[in-house]
Amino acid sequence: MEDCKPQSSLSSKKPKKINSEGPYRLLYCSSKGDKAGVMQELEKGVEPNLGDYDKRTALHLASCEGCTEIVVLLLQKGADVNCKDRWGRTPLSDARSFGHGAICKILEAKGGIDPVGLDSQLPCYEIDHNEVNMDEATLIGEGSYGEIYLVKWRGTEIAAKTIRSSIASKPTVKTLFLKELALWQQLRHPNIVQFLGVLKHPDRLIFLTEFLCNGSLHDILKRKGRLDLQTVVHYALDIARGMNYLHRHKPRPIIHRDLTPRNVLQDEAGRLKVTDFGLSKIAQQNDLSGYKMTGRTGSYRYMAPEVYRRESYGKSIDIFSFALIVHEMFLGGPSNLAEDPEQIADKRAYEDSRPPLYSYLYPERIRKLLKECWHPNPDCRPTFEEIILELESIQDNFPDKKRLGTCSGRCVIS
Ligand SMILES: Nc1ncnc2c1ncn2[C@@H]1O[C@H](COP(=O)(O)OP(=O)(O)OP(=O)(O)O)[C@@H](O)[C@H]1O
Repeated sequence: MEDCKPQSSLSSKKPKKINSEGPYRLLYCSSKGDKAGVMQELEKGVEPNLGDYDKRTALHLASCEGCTEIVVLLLQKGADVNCKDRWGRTPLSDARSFGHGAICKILEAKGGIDPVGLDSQLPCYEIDHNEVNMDEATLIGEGSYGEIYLVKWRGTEIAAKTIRSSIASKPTVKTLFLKELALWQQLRHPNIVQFLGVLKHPDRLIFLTEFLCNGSLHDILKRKGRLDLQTVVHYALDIARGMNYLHRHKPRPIIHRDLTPRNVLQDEAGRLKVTDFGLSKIAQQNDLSGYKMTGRTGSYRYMAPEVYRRESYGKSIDIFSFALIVHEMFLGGPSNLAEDPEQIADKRAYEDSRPPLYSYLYPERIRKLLKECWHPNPDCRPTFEEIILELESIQDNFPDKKRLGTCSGRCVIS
């Protein structure tokens, strides 16, 4: 799912220091994008598949560093497109991890595979369509990809998400969807909506997840309005824990890309769970090739500035969206409902505009946390791990249960 800027968890795969002398100069020049140097070494007779201590070849390094010309040159000179390093990674694994789309295409065209990444995923678990009677399904919601129905499967109420035929009929889009779903099916966490499988249906794409009877956080805020501090912190911790699980996914972090109150659902025990991660990327990719998704404007409200400006981005775009969701929980809904969401995103991206943090509503530590989370510089935003620690510390300062009943959103926290 990761297709953006390099993530630190992978930087260990890059040799820290490459010997710039002797045959290893080929590796050094490849990692630096030094085409003349690479040519010289190959002309000297250095073997194009020479590997370092970790079996990292020149092609691994050029793919990892985004040196397209070097990749082309090395392939021309006989570099093995599927050479594996000590971790079983191929050049395509590296190009994908570091978000070099053009290089991925070149490697794929030469038969490159990614044994540790997308290519390694098991196909989606398929559920026979006779097991779910779609004729008796109850419509519970509609999103940009299709409708959501409440259905029964093996005696249990579950949710069936139908993907519009305008999307599912495009083979490439369908393949992308199935890849995302195959990744989702590997995930297990109390704060992540459980994926159950894909309905084996001759001409429709329908997938099944657990059913969360309290609906989305968007619905909850509409029903309840402002939430008190304890509830906000409790909900924020649920979301942060689910998101931290996604961001710490191995071998690559999973970026949600569309974290909004509509994509956070609540079960009957009151626990919040995150859903629909990664699927928005499919919408974005198809927008680029002329395919227009409908109804996506709501997400502008939670969009990180760097995404709006179409810059490279990383996990911290989800931290930005998280801050806006937490902000909304104190307010009972978005602060600027009357304003066009795209204009809001524009002002956030180009004028550093942020929603107001009234001192009578937002305790000081929450104000500080939100400011950090929606910091204009993505590198200055905290991680979900740090956010969880801060929220737990805020929670530790709550009055005991006896006093909790009388405590309003203006609970004092240091
Ligand atoms: N697993 C589920 N259990 C219960 N209700 C659900 C479930 N999934 C979705 N819903 C309900 O259906 C609504 C529509 O969901 P859906 O995920 O299709 O669209 P969305 O999140 O509103 O928009 P988008 O598709 O753009 O992300 C949700 O807001 C929620 O109320």
